[in-house]
Amino acid sequence: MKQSQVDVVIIGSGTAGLAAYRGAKAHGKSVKMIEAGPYGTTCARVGCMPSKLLIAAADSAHQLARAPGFGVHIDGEIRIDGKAVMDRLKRERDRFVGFVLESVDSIPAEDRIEGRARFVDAHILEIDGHSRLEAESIIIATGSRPAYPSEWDELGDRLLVNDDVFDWDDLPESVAVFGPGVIGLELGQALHRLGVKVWMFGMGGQLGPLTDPRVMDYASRTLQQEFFLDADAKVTRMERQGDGVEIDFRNTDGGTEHIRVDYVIAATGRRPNVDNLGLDQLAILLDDRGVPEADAYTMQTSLPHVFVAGDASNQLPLLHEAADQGRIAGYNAGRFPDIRAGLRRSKLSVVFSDPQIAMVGAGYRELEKRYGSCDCFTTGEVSFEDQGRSRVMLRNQGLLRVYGEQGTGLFLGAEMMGPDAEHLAHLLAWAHQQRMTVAQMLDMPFYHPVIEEGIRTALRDLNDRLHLGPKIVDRCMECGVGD
Ligand SMILES: Cc1cc2nc3c(=O)[nH]c(=O)nc-3n(C[C@H](O)[C@H](O)[C@H](O)COP(=O)(O)OP(=O)(O)OC[C@H]3O[C@@H](n4cnc5c(N)ncnc54)[C@H](O)[C@@H]3O)c2cc1C
Ligand SMILES: NC(=O)c1ccc[n+]([C@@H]2O[C@H](COP(=O)([O-])OP(=O)(O)OC[C@H]3O[C@@H](n4cnc5c(N)ncnc54)[C@H](O)[C@@H]3O)[C@@H](O)[C@H]2O)c1
Repeated sequence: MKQSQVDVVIIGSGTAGLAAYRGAKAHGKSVKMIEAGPYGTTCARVGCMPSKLLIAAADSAHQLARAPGFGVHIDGEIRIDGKAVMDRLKRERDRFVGFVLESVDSIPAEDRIEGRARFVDAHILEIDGHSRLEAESIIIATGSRPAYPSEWDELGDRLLVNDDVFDWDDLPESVAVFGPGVIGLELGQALHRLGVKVWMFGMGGQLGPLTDPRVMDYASRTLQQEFFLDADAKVTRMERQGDGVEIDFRNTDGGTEHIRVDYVIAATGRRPNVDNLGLDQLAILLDDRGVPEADAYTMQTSLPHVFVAGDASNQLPLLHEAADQGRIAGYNAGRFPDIRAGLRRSKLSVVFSDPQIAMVGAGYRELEKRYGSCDCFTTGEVSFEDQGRSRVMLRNQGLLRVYGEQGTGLFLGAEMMGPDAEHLAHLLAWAHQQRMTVAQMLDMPFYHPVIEEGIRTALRDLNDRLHLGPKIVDRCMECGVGD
């Protein structure tokens, strides 16, 4: 067994691991990064990038399909070439992965170890039984993996997770997507728009990351106009039959329906990769999912020299969070024991459905928990159905709800489904991080006619409900038509 000593060990070379490596190196420490799988990161290989490439193809098909609404007609059939769609996806995905591989290659070979790491004790890691590394500080940046009920394995190769979808050479005819969460909504809607017959089944009524019941209800109804979606489905049978899967379920009218699909896609959530690390060997505090508890500002666990970052921390499994957490963990492991609090930004998440869904700052459920029943926060809203620019572009579907604190007028957060929600959410997140009040946000410039004018309407409504501003004047003409 090869034995060696090092200042910092990072387990995992994903987005968090790579950021941690740079952070620790900045302190001049000896650092080793261990990787059990292929290099290239989840985001580039099987996450953010290939999913957005699939969505881009679906958007393009959808633009063509709605052109007649403007009086623009395509005389002839819109044909989707599944092989070409998947070919572009894989080519572009490989390009993105290539950029990451170049970055990994720039790390000296002696700093990289290939193999699966496991704790032997609080300072020693064993890698695939071939080497042991003793480290002063350790960063767990092992990411997450899809989680689904184990009995679904009986479906064999007809059961897929997101990784498998991005390996297709062609599009299938039909799929059942289980889990209308972020991954399920993005993949399911994109496949539907690319001509795949899609059924989507959820549990308990949850849709995407939303917590505001009004936005969740709006989003459900909007998506149901496009494909079968039951966020609280009753599936009574699911069995593999030949090259497909047969499913019986209660439809929304209460009757039993029978379908046969080519594949079942499990998008029922992800599980942090911390269960096979030998954490039981350590006196480390774990939460009820077995994830090490960690300070959100330092990423330090209850074992002072052990840090956790990225999806493994289960704090907010998003790319920019993985990068931030990795950087913080890396700096702190590098300067251990003299650690520092790092920057944690306002919460921001976007689902690339159409209309997009987004969350900013504190969500509705979080605010209800934080403020209880003291009526200390209130809500303003705007519907995009009559919003000027959205109607111009035939994209007038959506609901934005903004939250503010009574008394101070502080902007607390927002949940939305709407056109260009990715951009609206960024504006709101910047305001949130600047700790702006609703009045200060209303002092900012708004052009005309733009979708952002919807934000102004929602903020005016909120200001009125906070008793800090006048009522909204109907069809406020000084703001431009369709504010
Ligand atoms: C389909 C999909 C779409 C997504 N889209 C978006 C999006 O649009 N925007 C967004 O912000 N986020 C998105 N995400 C989330 C984002 O991809 C993740 O939050 C991010 O990639 C997590 O990075 P990470 O470094 O924590 O994990 P990873 O990149 O997964 O890295 C972890 C690494 O650790 C290695 N590892 C695990 N265990 C061990 C071990 N014992 N020893 C050694 N190595 C080990 C793994 O092989 C892996 O390489 C998406 C995710 C998915 C699945
Ligand atoms: N655009 C983005 O930023 C983006 C895109 C994809 C993924 N992600 C990240 O990846 C994480 C994981 O995404 P995800 O969609 O796998 O998880 P999720 O937690 O968002 O959604 C899982 C969904 O599955 C449902 N579910 C659970 N068990 C079920 C069952 N047996 N049958 C039917 N439904 C069931 C849940 O109710 C929930 O709606 C997200 O939280 C997000 O942080 C981000």
